[in-house]
Amino acid sequence: RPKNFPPGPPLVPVLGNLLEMTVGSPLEDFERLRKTYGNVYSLFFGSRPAVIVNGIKAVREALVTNAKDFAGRPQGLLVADLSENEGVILADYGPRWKDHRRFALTNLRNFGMGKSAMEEKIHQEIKFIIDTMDENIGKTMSPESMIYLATSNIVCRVLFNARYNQNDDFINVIIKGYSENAKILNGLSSTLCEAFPILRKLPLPVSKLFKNVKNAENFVHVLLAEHKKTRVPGQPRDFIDSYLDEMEKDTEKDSTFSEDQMCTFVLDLHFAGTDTTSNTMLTLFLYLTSKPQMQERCQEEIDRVLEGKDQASFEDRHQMHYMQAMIHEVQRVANIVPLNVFHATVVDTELMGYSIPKGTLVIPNMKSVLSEEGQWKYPHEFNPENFLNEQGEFVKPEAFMPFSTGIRMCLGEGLARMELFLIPVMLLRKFKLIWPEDAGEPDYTQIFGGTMSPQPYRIKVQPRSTQ
Ligand code: HEM
Repeated sequence: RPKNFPPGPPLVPVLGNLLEMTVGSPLEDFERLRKTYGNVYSLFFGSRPAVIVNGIKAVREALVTNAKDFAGRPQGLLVADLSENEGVILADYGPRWKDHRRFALTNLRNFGMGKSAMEEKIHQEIKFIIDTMDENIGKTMSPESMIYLATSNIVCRVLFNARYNQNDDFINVIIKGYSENAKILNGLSSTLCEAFPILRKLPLPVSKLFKNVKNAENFVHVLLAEHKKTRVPGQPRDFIDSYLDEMEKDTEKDSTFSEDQMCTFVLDLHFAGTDTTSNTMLTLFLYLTSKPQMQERCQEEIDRVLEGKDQASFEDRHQMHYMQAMIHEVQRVANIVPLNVFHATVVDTELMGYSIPKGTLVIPNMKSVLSEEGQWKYPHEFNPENFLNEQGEFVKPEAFMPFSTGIRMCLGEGLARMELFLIPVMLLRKFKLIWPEDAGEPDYTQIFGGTMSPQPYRIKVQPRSTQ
């Protein structure tokens, strides 16, 4: 280890600390190592050093106090090579990332984020969910594809001014490609390829990763061609039109806007906005269904606040303290992006007294904050009281950071929060969700991945008698 680098377990030649890690589920390992080496420690994946950052104090020092120093993304990793430093999620700190982050935030707002226009888009998708649930009254159903489709469509309406059905090519090409890539990236062959990039040349499953990305990009190129034919410059219908306007405006030689860049960019936004929100929502429905008393308490509140209204608005959340607490507690325990998106240092810097050289991979361990002792009333159990004060009012502790913090924090938080409120409120108002008698005990353990997901489960749907 370099001088004054964070401590860590002894290194094994060639492998570094790879033997310390459980492939496909390293979270327990990270916690075990934190107990031995403290909140900032290091691990070597083969010869690549990584600094693991734990607990609110260290995470804030890295991502907020020294935000710029830690705002890079690691280069040379498999996932980074998949997007070729294009798009926004994995783009390294620099003009391309800045321009596209600014563009994304401005256009998400222009197309409704935080406003009633976005609420309307969400309500339109809720109608489709309600139709599917109506068709399944009295039966048991898996909510997975229904929720995934809805969250995907909400983002698609903003990006492409379109929505898709379960059997459309969009779903087959893009969503199946994502889920296949997620499985491959969690597997042994990817871990080995990260540590020993030379292995990428072998015919391992990782070659499929690049093929899936290419297929998705080709699909967006088709959408782009259609948009070019039908658009009216200066009157954007969606993100693609806006992007084309921006390209026409920004004709400078060093402009960071280009058609190839746009494909990765919209796919980034679609992926980031769909996988995270749908897995959070699925975890929420798992808890609501398997904890009927909590479900009923939410329903009483919803009925009281929405009395006489056709539909909920995002503003109603201020009167739904328990519902808010339930949603936030689910986000806390679901820990949907467990290792954040990996960061990297862009200069030689320091963290909690240690020296971290430029270009070091930095992994903020979000679970260490979301269940940090001293930050929560009940750090290790599911309990909405974590978000309620003595008067039963909703409060958000500082350690609640599922969207991360600092200059790279999630740019879709506003949209995600609207979806996570409006969809469950509207469904709980109309339906009672029942844990099927023959389903056994609910399993709350999660499936590890870049995005965590709940174990598959089924629910039984009944119309509410009060409606
Ligand atoms: C419950 C839902 C969501 C969760 C938990 C979540 C969480 C996160 C986290 C932890 C990061 C990494 C931040 C960092 O690197 O420090 C992130 C980044 C990002 N998220 Fe989200 N996200 C959610 C929904 C969304 C939505 C709906 C969108 C957009 C439509 C979105 C777009 C992005 C983008 C583009 C980035 C990359 C930002 C950058 O690198 O500058 N996310 N998100």
